[in-house]
Amino acid sequence: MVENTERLRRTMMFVPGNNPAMVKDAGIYGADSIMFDLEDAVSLAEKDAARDLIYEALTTVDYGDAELVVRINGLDTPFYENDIQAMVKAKVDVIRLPKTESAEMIQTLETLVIAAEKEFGIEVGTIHLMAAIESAKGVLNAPEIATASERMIGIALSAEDYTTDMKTHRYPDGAELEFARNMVLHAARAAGIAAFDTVFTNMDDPDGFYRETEHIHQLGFDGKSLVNPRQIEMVNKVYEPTQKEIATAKNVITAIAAAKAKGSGVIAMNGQMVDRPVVLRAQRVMNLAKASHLLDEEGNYIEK
Ligand SMILES: CC(=O)SCCNC(=O)CCNC(=O)[C@H](O)C(C)(C)COP(=O)(O)OP(=O)(O)OC[C@H]1O[C@@H](n2cnc3c(N)ncnc32)[C@H](O)[C@@H]1OP(=O)(O)O
Ligand SMILES: O=C([O-])CC(=O)C(=O)O
Ligand SMILES: [Mg+2]
Repeated sequence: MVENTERLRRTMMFVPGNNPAMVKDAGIYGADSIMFDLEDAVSLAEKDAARDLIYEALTTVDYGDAELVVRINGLDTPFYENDIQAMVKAKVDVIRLPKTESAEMIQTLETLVIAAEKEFGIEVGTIHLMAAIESAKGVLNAPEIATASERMIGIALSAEDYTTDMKTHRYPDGAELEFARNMVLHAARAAGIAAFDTVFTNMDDPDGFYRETEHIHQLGFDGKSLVNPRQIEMVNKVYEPTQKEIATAKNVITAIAAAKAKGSGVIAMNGQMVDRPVVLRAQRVMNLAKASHLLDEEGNYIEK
């Protein structure tokens, strides 16, 4: 497992790889991960120009702390080898493979990434990978995909292609996605990597977007793929811990540290047993609180 699997990835925003203005300004919206798209947002005629534009952006634009991801073209296209070469040379943080259906596809990608790392004098293992799962076959093979390489940082459900493959479409209650969401989530958790929910494409339905985000937050997803900057704040709001959750998390961390100093790993706090899983959840709450700018320098809650 790679060391950066624990970074916060609530928001992974698609940016069309053929749109110079969007590419240039993509860093100003505060997405945890910016995902430049060379695949379905780019027409066949623009594939080479988009690849050049993203190479240029990755090597010249300062995107701050955001994780930089590129969705390359699929392994059934004539474009993926050039995409991999260029993105490795640009030292992108993560390559996202679309329409992933098997561990072998990840191994094919990894072999090409290793060759490119060697060619461009980049330490082997630098570039991380993730897979988008977009078909019934991919969903059923999610566990082997998630563990196909030490470089994997996450897997994502891609519901537009998946519902097409399933001969259905997307409904407001999301019932058609429950099996796939649970498979992707369990495969990611079992592998110790991140799980991303799919895009929500109706920009005129913020209530539907909130409902879906609350649902996938409850299930346990790390975050969502997004198509628009307006969605970032809405996701962050759903993932933001409450003042009460932060206070409890702080008490748990303080109490367990005191207990450990006395040689014990389990204590009771307000009549509630506190052991390792509770402490891990408390640490995650504190990480989210920090990322949500809810803590001052001393770790106290900041009223917004
Ligand atoms: C099924 C799939 O494969 S999904 C993945 C592929 N699809 C994509 O990548 C699409 C990404 N999204 C978009 O192109 C756009 O958000 C659209 C077409 C959906 C909506 O576009 P608009 O109606 O113009 O969005 P909106 O009015 O909210 O834009 C506001 C600002 O954010 C910018 N913006 C919008 N979407 C994005 C984005 N994804 N990345 C970066 N900037 C963006 C706009 O350029 C605009 O900037 P400006 O104020 O400087 O002019
Ligand atoms: O990854 C996503 O959510 C977008 C996508 O390609 C799909 O839904 O097919
Ligand atoms: Mg797709």
